[in-house]
This record gives sequence, C-alpha cells and structure tokens, in this order.
Amino acid sequence: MSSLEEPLSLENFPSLSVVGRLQRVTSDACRPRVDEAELDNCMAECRQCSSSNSCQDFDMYAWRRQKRDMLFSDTINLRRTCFCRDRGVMDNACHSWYSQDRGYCSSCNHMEIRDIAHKFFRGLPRFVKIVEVGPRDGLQNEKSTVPTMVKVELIQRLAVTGLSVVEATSFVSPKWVPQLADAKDVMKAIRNTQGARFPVLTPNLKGFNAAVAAGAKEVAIFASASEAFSMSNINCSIKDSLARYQEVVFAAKKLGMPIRGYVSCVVGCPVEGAVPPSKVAFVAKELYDMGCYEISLGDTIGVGTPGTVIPMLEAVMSVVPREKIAVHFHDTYGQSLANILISLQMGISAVDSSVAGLGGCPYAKGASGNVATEDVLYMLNGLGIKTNVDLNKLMAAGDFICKHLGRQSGSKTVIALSKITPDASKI
Ligand SMILES: CC(C)(COP(=O)([O-])OP(=O)([O-])OC[C@H]1O[C@@H](n2cnc3c(N)ncnc32)[C@H](O)[C@@H]1OP(=O)([O-])[O-])[C@@H](O)C(=O)NCCC(=O)NCCSC(=O)C[C@@](C)(O)CC(=O)[O-]
Repeated sequence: MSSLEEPLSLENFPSLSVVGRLQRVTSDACRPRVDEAELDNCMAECRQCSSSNSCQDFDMYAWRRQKRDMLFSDTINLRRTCFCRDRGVMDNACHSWYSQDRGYCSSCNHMEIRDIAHKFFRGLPRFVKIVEVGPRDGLQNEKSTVPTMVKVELIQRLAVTGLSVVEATSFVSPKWVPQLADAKDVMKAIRNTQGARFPVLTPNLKGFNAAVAAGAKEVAIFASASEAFSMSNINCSIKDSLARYQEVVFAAKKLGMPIRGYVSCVVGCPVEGAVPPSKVAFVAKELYDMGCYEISLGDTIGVGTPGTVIPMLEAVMSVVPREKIAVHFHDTYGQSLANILISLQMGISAVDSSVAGLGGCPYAKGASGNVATEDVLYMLNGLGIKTNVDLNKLMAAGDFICKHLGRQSGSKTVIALSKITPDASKI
C-alpha cells in the first residue's frame, strides 16, 4: 500500500513529530511548521523521561489533570514530558517555527496551539461503531432490482470487513418498495453468515413476523419527526406509527430481540421544510422509552449542516442518553462528514453509512445516498479513532456492487485512491 493510500492515522506517522501530527489532522489557520529533526530529538529525550518525577512542576498545564481516556492522551503526555525534561529545547524549537513562519502566523505560541488542538479533539470517542446500511438503505433506492444473489454476496463481503452491523434488508410492503421484495430469500441465504449482526427494517407486526420466520435476529423500526413524511413513507400519522411500533417492540421483547429505532427527517422534510428539534426529541424519546437500544437520527434528505444538526442533537440528548444515539446522514449537500465530525465532538459514537455512498429514499425525491462508509472510515482513521473496519476490504465490497450497478462509487476516498499513481504516492 502506498503512502497516500493509507489514511492519515496517528499510528502511521512514526517519523512525524507530535506537532507535525497535529498539523496533519487539524485544519486551523494557526499552523506552525517545525523542524522535524529538532523535534524528533526532543521526542527521543521525552521517551527516556516518561516515568520521571521531575514532571511535577508541570502542573501549571490544565490538561495534566484531564482524564487519560481522551484521544491523543499519549500525544499530550509525550509533549508534556518533552516540555518538562528539556523545556529549553522545546521552547527554542517553538521559537524557530514561529520565526520561520512569522508572515503566516505571528501571534501563535505553543499554548495557543495546544489549546486549539485540545478543544478540537475534546470529546472525540476512541471507538466508533459504523452501522453499514448499504444493502438496505442503498439498494432500496435502486431503479433496477438487484438480483438476490448479488445482495447476498454484497452482505457477505461487508461482513468480512470488520463491520459489526450490516443492515440487510426490509420486511416492508413489496408494493411500496419492490427493490426489497426478496427480503425473505436474502435472510435465508445469509442465515449462517458470521462476522456481523444483520438487522432488518420492520414497519409493522406483519413485517416483524415475516422477519422472524426468515431468521432475523434483530429488527429496526422507523418513525418520522415530520407528519407529512410519516404519511408518505408509512401511510400513517406519527401517533399511529408509534402505536404500531409499540406492538412490534412488545413482540420483539417477548423473543428477546434487540430493536433499533430510527427517526427520519430530523432536520428537514421534503414536504414540510424545517423540522423543529423539539419534534425530533419527542419521537426519539418515545422510541427510546419503548425499549429501542439505540436511536438513529436520520437526515433523510441530507439538508443538515452543523448549524442545524447541533441544536437537533442538543434537543435529543436532553431526553436520550448520548451513548444511545446514532447519526445517519445523507450527503445531498456534501455536509455529511462535517455533520458526523460535530456529532462525534458532541459525544456520539455510532454512525450509519452506506458502502460506495449507495442510497437515497424512495419517498424523499432528490435525496442522495448515505454518506459513503469509505469516506467515514478514512476520516475516522485520520482522527486515530478505532472502528475495526478494513478499508481495503470495504472498498472491494463497494467495487463489487458498483460494477454490478454499472456506476462509479459515490465515495470520494475511493475515487481519489483509484487515481493514485506510483509517483503521486511518494508525496
Ligand atoms: C408500512 C406499510 C406496509 C403500510 O402500507 P399500507 O398500504 O398502509 O398497509 P396496509 O396494512 O393497508 O396493507 C397494504 C398491503 O401491504 C401488505 N403489507 C402490509 N405490511 C406489510 C409488510 N410488512 N410486508 C409485506 N406486505 C405488507 C398488506 O398485506 C396489504 O397487501 P394486499 O392485501 O394489498 O395484498 C407501507 O407503507 C410500507 O411498506 N412502507 C415502507 C416504506 C419504506 O420502506 N420506506 C423506506 C424505509 S424508511 C427510510 O429509508 C428512512 C431511514 C430509516 O433510512 C432513515 C433516514 O434515512 O432518515
């Protein structure tokens, strides 16, 4: 694998200094440059003093007292020991980067930089669960019906990537979503597939019973925060849908099956326009109180930006614990990664996405696919956040389905990596 093919993860930068590492992952205007050799020397010294008591005088730095479970705690500790061991070396190094780069950033000092980085990374989880929804959310929106065996192979390929959850299909009315009319056959074919859980969507008891009969071990119910979307998607009001879902949850609990809950249109609705955060919070709480183990918040038409997603998450977090919340973004306006990043910073650690950016929603005209799983993974890898997912295997699964559909991947990462030449990879 060439250097560019490998996402920018912390572990992948043995020769970069700590500050160099931060430069690679922060995009702030304040970007000092550092003499690599100078800092590498400094880091070599740091390693020798990492257990030294002589670090006590460093208590003046507030984040010494921060919990050590933060992302980059190792990085921060290295810097701290580096400072305390030979502050002069570091100060000189710092001085020289600022002098060299004075035209670019005259007022930065190392405390400011550290504060910026600290603020940026504060709250990011160490591990993110990716919920792959391509075989369901993606393929439900394909014009042509994908043959059952292709769906099955896609699911099997995804199951060996390290993804722990692959949403497999929906037990909905074939009149409403003909693309997934083979749900029973798909579930039967993957019955013995190991490696991941394969939840399925069930809109009512009829769908739930069919799913159980076909071997489903986990189901998802899907309500909407918009009345109009509820009517067009599942042909009933929000209130009626919640009553229906109560029956499904009751039946699932009797069998000890986990149930995931979706809320659609958490930012905007194709008919109603902006959706108030309070409505999203109401539906999310109803689903959570019913017994859903996780509530996935769907920006069904992909209109959200951090400006609208933050208040929505704030409202939901006030009624549902944040560790029970997942985010589900469609990439219509190219805002998904920004929205995911701020969700992570707000403490969310479950993200839905779709291999190759497949997807959309048959009842939300113009909605584009889900954010591509490959792009989410590339970003998480770059942030040093663990997922256990193998990017190469994931790209192979995406390539498989794209070839079948006769289209280019919707993942920017995949497109970029496919263009890398041996020369470019030396950059
Ligand atoms: C909910 C219904 C069924 C109501 O549909 P309806 O027409 O109101 O239901 P009905 O009870 O009057 O039944 C009509 C026919 O459907 C049959 N039927 C009834 N239920 C089922 C079932 N479970 N499985 C199979 N067949 C079913 C039923 O037996 C009957 O058959 P008929 O007697 O005419 O031959 C329908 O509206 C429907 O299937 N909607 C599904 C819509 C859908 O799947 N949308 C996409 C998923 S949501 C989404 O993508 C958003 C999300 C989750 O990803 C989050 C995000 O992106 O934001």
